[in-house]
Amino acid sequence: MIHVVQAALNGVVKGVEMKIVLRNLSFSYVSASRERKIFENVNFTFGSDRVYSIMGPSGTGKTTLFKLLSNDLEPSEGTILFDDRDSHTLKPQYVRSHIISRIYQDYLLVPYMTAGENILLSREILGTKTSLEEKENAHHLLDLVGIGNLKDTPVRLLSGGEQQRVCIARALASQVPILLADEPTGALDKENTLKIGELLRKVAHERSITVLVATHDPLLAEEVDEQCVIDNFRINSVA
Ligand SMILES: Nc1ncnc2c1ncn2[C@@H]1O[C@H](COP(=O)(O)OP(=O)(O)OP(=O)(O)O)[C@@H](O)[C@H]1O
Repeated sequence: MIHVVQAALNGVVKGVEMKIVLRNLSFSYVSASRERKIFENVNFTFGSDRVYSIMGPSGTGKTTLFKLLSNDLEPSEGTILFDDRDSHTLKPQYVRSHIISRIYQDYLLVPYMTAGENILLSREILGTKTSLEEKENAHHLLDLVGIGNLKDTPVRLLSGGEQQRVCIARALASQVPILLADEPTGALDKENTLKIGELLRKVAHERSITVLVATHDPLLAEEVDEQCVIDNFRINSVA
């Protein structure tokens, strides 16, 4: 297992660390009929080389935080800095291709493509031919999340937990400094939850990246370096 981990992490640009600074961040959803406040004057820094859990009851704003960080939403007030760069001076496409990789709650896989093809898809969308090394790396990543034997299986034939692990492998394939994982173990059993927690920590430390994990799962939260909770429109570190 260890040599597989090492192989898959090889070739990854190390030292691409980047911290996330939320400065006086406020955000509300506003529609004609109502305003739904999510964040109010949040000041928080997520440092690199670390895995953070983002917890809080359903509807408190975990996914909203990830959408703000990905430039899918714009803060109502305040700023999000990637190191010292204001995220809103950056194009959303640039943020998604160079800064942030996401593991989505609803997977977003192409059902008729295989697990391996789904991992390489972003390269193909960009019209870039995938190298043999990238293909091997994709297979190593599938090994790493425990489904290497399913690399040639169309995703529509995989179980929920297997599809979830394809998403994790896909996110790990991109070499960016920030990884956002939304409920990455929601469909997994205890054993695989612990393995994914361990893997995320290993990746964060070996690549020096910043990993944020939105989760309701106390088991996964135990695996992270720092637990955070969204409460009363703020983000607080749990001592
Ligand atoms: N586009 C939108 N317009 C208005 N309200 C929205 C919109 N998207 C989300 N909300 C509301 O904002 C709140 C926060 O949603 P969000 O998805 O961030 O919560 P969450 O903490 O990730 O929840 P869960 O744990 O259930 O996934 C919820 O009350 C939700 O209904």
